[in-house]
Amino acid sequence: MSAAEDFDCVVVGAGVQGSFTAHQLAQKNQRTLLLDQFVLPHTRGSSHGQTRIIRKAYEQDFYTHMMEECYALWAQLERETGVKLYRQTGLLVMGPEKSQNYQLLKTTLERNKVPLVLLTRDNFSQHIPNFTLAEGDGALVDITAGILYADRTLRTVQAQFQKLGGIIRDKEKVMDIKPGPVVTVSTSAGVYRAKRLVITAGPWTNRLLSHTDLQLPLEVVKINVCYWKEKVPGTYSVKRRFPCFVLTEGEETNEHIYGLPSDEYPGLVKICYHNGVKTDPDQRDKQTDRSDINLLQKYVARCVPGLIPEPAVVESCMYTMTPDRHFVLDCHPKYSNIVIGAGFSGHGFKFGPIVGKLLCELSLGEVPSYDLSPFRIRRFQTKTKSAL
Ligand SMILES: Cc1cc2nc3c(=O)[nH]c(=O)nc-3n(C[C@H](O)[C@H](O)[C@H](O)COP(=O)(O)OP(=O)(O)OC[C@H]3O[C@@H](n4cnc5c(N)ncnc54)[C@H](O)[C@@H]3O)c2cc1C
Ligand SMILES: O=C(O)[C@@H]1CCCC=N1
Repeated sequence: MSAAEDFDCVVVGAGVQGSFTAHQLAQKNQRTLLLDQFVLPHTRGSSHGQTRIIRKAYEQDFYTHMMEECYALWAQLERETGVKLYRQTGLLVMGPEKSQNYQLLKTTLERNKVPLVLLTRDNFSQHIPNFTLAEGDGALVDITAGILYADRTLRTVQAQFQKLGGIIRDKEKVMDIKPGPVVTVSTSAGVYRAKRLVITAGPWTNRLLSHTDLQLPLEVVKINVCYWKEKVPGTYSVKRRFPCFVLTEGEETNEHIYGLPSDEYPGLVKICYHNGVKTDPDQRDKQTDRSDINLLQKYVARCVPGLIPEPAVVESCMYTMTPDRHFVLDCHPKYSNIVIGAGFSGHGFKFGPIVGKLLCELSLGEVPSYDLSPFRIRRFQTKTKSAL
């Protein structure tokens, strides 16, 4: 049997969060190994696909504050690599004018002086043609919001990591973790020893954590990623400056519905429901529930009249939800050299650069740049497995 290889840090999971974390660690001269169970790139986790929304419109100040720096980090990565990762489109936010969710989004934006346009019922269709604003709904546009190119981001960050000497090994599934002052990580292909371990395993996080006597209250759900065909090509296209949008709640549901202008697949608009049905991440394709699609069809027919109200393409993705929908960014409660980034609850992509920075800080024992109390494990009353 060959001897274990030594690293300063091993990062498990090369989705958006693990890739940005590994890049940060390599920037800090840490000899870093980034592992993924699948051949990269792959479409079986949460970070694949071409687009994601970036926005400052949040209900909580702490996310809006983090996004200030995060926009700058996205721009810095674009500058350093010459790759376009962000396109400004604005985000149309709609919801019952008097509802708590809509009011929280609006007041957070106003309080933080984020550039926005408040729309009225009278000028709505002039700004947002071919779209219906429901009776009683308010509408505003978060001007700086837009699209992030997701697959392109992963390729770019991983290449930057490798340029700094970082090592990526794909098709290597982590099978066992032995915690200790030096962590031993056994994969399907080798054994590694590292001073520090970062677990960014998306929907598989609890599988990995079971080797460390910890389970988090995470629920993995399958998302049907629906694309809807324009009746007249170009009606809702990014080129015609149609914005991304989010409806906080509506006639069909109390959950968010969100969409992105036609861009990656010409003539197709991406509109999804911000929740799904529980799945085992290894059995994702066996989860065939379509209740979200039925609900979206009603919404599209009612509010987006320029689309055929039946999805033309349905792809699959997964969210890893926490009970409060805030992330987990913390050290393992028993092993301070194991750091966990998980539970991104369907809204973590835009934070990739800042999550990478924070997980790197935690891993190196530095003071985190932000107050991490909303993201700490202790908010869950979690017990280690041995104490259950
Ligand atoms: C349909 C959809 C739309 C979204 N829209 C937005 C949006 O508009 N804006 C936004 O900000 N966010 C959005 N998100 C959320 C965002 O994409 C996720 O929060 C983010 O991708 C999570 O990344 P991750 O790195 O934690 O997980 P993942 O991308 O799943 O990465 C985890 C990786 O770990 C690997 N792994 C797991 N177990 C092992 C093991 N044992 N050994 C080795 N490797 C392992 C997996 O193979 C995987 O590659 C969306 C998500 C989905 C699904
Ligand atoms: O994070 C995002 O911006 C998207 C859209 C709103 C719901 C979740 N994901």
